[in-house]
Amino acid sequence: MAEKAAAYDVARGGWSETRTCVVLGGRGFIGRTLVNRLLRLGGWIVRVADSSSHSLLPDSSSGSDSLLSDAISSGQASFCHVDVLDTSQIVKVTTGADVVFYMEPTDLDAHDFCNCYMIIVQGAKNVINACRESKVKRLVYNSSADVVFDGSQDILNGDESFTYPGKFKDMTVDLKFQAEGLIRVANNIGGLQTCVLRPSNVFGSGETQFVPLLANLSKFGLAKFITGSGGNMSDFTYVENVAHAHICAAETIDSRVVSVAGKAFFITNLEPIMFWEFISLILEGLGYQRPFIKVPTWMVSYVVILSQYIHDKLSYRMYRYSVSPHYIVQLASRNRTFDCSAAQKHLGYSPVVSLEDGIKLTVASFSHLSKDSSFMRFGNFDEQSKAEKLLGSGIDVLLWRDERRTFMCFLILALAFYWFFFCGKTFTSSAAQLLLLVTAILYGYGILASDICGFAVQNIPSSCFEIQNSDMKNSIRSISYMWNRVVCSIRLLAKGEDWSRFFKVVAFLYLFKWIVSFSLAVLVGIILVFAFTAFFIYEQYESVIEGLWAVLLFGIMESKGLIISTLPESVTAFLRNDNGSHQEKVHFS
Ligand SMILES: NC(=O)c1ccc[n+]([C@@H]2O[C@H](COP(=O)([O-])OP(=O)(O)OC[C@H]3O[C@@H](n4cnc5c(N)ncnc54)[C@H](O)[C@@H]3O)[C@@H](O)[C@H]2O)c1
Repeated sequence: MAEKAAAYDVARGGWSETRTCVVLGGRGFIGRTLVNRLLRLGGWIVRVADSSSHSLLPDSSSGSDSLLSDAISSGQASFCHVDVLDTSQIVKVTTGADVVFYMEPTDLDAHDFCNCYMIIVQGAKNVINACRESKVKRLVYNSSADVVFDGSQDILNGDESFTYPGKFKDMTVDLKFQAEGLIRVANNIGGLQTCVLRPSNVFGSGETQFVPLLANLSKFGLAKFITGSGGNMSDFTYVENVAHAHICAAETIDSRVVSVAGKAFFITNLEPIMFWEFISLILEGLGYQRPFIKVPTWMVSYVVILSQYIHDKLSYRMYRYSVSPHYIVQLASRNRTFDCSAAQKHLGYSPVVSLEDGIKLTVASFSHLSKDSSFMRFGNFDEQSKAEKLLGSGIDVLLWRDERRTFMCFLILALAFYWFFFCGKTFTSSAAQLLLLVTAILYGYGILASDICGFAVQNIPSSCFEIQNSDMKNSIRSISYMWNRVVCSIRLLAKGEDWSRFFKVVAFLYLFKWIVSFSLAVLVGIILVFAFTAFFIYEQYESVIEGLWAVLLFGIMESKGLIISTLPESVTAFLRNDNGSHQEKVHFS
């Protein structure tokens, strides 16, 4: 492949020839966007270097990948299989390049310290050494705004003078901070000039963690919750703007007009927004409900601790998130905005895609994760509530629809409860005395005159004591309905697939065992109070209760690594970045 030499023309403030660059991690989320931007801009020979050739197959249908395929065919781009742990491979791909853009993976297993250290810190050392060996002049490293945020305090309009937190709570952020330090210290040694970019909360098409996680949370009913007050501000950056910032950095790093080399720059969309407003816009775009229930941050933290405890107790393998859930909780509840003026001034950066357009493009690209049913999207208020469905027909007295009737029923049952359990008599004698009392009252009522002091006394119709055929049928139908539900539940449990049901049954049986261990009176008393309150409360706060249950279930499922199995196969493969051995490796030539 013929690659022209390049030189930066200080007088013209631009490049005189076509330049050659290497995008290390060029098949990842940010790397892929950068590659496409470079190809669209022209004037660049792009070497895509990655340990994966993911989606680089010739039949790839996406527009961006066809751009790359065409560029590979025309010689404007090439692909090289590179592992950053092997310096010789990096040397091979970087030899003769003007600029190296480096982005390491985000989908590292945060529980595997050794692998994280090797990829992030050792990888950065290898890239620096390789750049020196191959005489590369410019290295632009994609860091993250996370390296100045430890979750313990708000950052409002933080600039590059913002001091690093003393201690990181997240291991991968800590390692990233170390890698960033190595890259900056490597500046001006052996002719290499370096620059670090710190984008904040990158989002966009092809992102593998944030939006898929949001969609998953929504499926579990968890996206109804706002952590904290919901008023915290955050900076987000559309991925195309991050790619643009990289090119700005590459073009100014050795211009000697301004001091860029060895520096770090915050990159944002320059449009701070309330964190939860951003989440709401994404969720709404995907057809899900906006979060609306505010939960104190401490409570969410406890739920996270609980889910992690369950994970540790059961020794389950966690689904891989590169940052810890605690870190995400802090991110979601704290202010985190950055002053991007240094990047504007020294790199000449300004966003090329607005936040609004970025959100629209992101939502459109994740349409496969959207909630498809229009009924689910807008809610059907005529539908029976879950409590109603649970009780079946004829038991709506427990839902307090007719308050007078429900209150009368409750009063009669409460008196009966007192009569049978707290009058100091045996059950048989209580029953006999109750029958005697009822007979005496009825008899007395029967002999009353039809008119007492002007008040008409109505006869009790004999039908009052008869059981209607229809009532009998309804009762038997209700019993058979409940019985069939129990059988159906047992059948589903036996399949071993429905974890939610399993945990509900276990919780119920455990509670039952615990209550029975006291006394029958306590059990009956609790059932009575429970029956007249629980269904009513459940119906009123169905979404909140379901959501809280989902929080717990999500933790348990996450611990079991089951969440990923709820997504379509194409998405799970994408999330796992499971490139599969079947994929052909394309080698740099
Ligand atoms: N995604 C975000 O929201 C975000 C935000 C700010 C900063 N960042 C940072 O940007 C960088 C890139 O993020 P991303 O989301 O594009 O990551 P990514 O995981 O999508 O892409 C990384 C690429 O590196 C490749 N890779 C993995 N192991 C490799 C190895 N041993 N050798 C060579 N290549 C290897 C992967 O195949 C992948 O294509 C990361 O450093 C990340 O911390 C990401």
